[in-house]
Amino acid sequence: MPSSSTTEAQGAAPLPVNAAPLAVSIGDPAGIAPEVIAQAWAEREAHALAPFFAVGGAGVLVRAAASRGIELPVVQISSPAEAREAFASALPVLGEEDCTQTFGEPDAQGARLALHSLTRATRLALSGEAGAVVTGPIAKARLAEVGFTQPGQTEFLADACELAHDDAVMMLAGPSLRTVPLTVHEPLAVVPGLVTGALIEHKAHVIARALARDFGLPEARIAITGLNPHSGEDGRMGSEDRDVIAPAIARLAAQGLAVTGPHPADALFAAHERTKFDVALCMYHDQALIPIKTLDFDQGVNVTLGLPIVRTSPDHGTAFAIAGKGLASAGAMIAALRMAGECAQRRAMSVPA
Ligand SMILES: NC(=O)c1ccc[n+]([C@@H]2O[C@H](COP(=O)([O-])OP(=O)(O)OC[C@H]3O[C@@H](n4cnc5c(N)ncnc54)[C@H](O)[C@@H]3O)[C@@H](O)[C@H]2O)c1
Ligand SMILES: N[C@H](C(=O)O)[C@H](O)COP(=O)(O)O
Repeated sequence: MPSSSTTEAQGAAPLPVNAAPLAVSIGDPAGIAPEVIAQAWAEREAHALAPFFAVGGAGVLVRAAASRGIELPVVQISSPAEAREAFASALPVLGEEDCTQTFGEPDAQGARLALHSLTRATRLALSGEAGAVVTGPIAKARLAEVGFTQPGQTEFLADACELAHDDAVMMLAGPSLRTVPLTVHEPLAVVPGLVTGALIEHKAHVIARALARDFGLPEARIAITGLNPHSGEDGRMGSEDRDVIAPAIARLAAQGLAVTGPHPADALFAAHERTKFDVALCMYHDQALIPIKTLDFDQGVNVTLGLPIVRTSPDHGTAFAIAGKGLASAGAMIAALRMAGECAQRRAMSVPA
């Protein structure tokens, strides 16, 4: 179980009154994002959520809410500054961009609205008018059809922040576990060639800085997995663990980071092992995401480390098959909103007066 984290509310200081509201991008209108955003607003008091506003999609949100039996009051705002007052009685929506949607049937108009919403929400976070951006799930393939060129929203945010893609580090965080994929949306066949000492060291430093800044972990314990079964078994099952990963870990330790490994990934996520680290840096997407989506799917948050802005997302996707059927859990969206509010609070309170 990770030690202190922003999801622990003990003693959380009240949000500074001047904290900017959170900007929420509505994701693919045909997926479950609009309905779980609506559900989160309906449960805002129960979860002490910071004020947030949606960017576009007022009609999409109202119809998605209705599919769950929620009569969602929305109010158009002309600037994020109006969101705090409106939030108590309605979901604030900035911008009149909208579209019709057929649940489970993504289309180009919906993808264009999702991209507009993401783009404007990100700009508002960069300008400081929004305290964070919380992104609704998109379908990457659908957005690619309307000009989205990045592998995912993480890389989109890196570009928006004028950072290299490797500087924006994806972390999945839940009550049981935090994991980071070293390589992300890459075909498995190319992963061994991408596992380099330089990338391991770079991402380990981004992780250490971010956990200190945003999660109250000044000396985060970073467990680094092996690539091969049993971490290569001394080279008998692959050499990357011995020849690439272990030397990188030694260099990181010499630089003062609290790193261990290479750990055999099959045993690392057992309950008794999870108490020994704060975050696991894993070699590829599914090595990192399978354990956390198995343990914490309905509370998992995808948070991008290394950005000048706060960005979170629920750990799930568009779930087209269940959109509009009242079956989607809003837990991960609520967790993403809560974590964004807490991280934004830490940053707002750490800014020199
Ligand atoms: N945060 C994101 O933007 C994000 C995350 C993952 C996947 N995606 C995208 O979403 C699309 C579908 O991806 P996928 O099918 O691999 O993953 P998914 O998370 O959409 O669905 C996986 C399974 O979990 C179920 N599920 C998902 N969210 C749920 C919820 N809140 N409550 C109950 N059940 C839920 C789905 O019905 C499905 O059976 C793809 O285009 C993918 O790229 C986006
Ligand atoms: N890899 C993420 C997951 O499976 O949860 C998901 O694709 C979101 O990635 P972006 O936030 O980069 O779109």
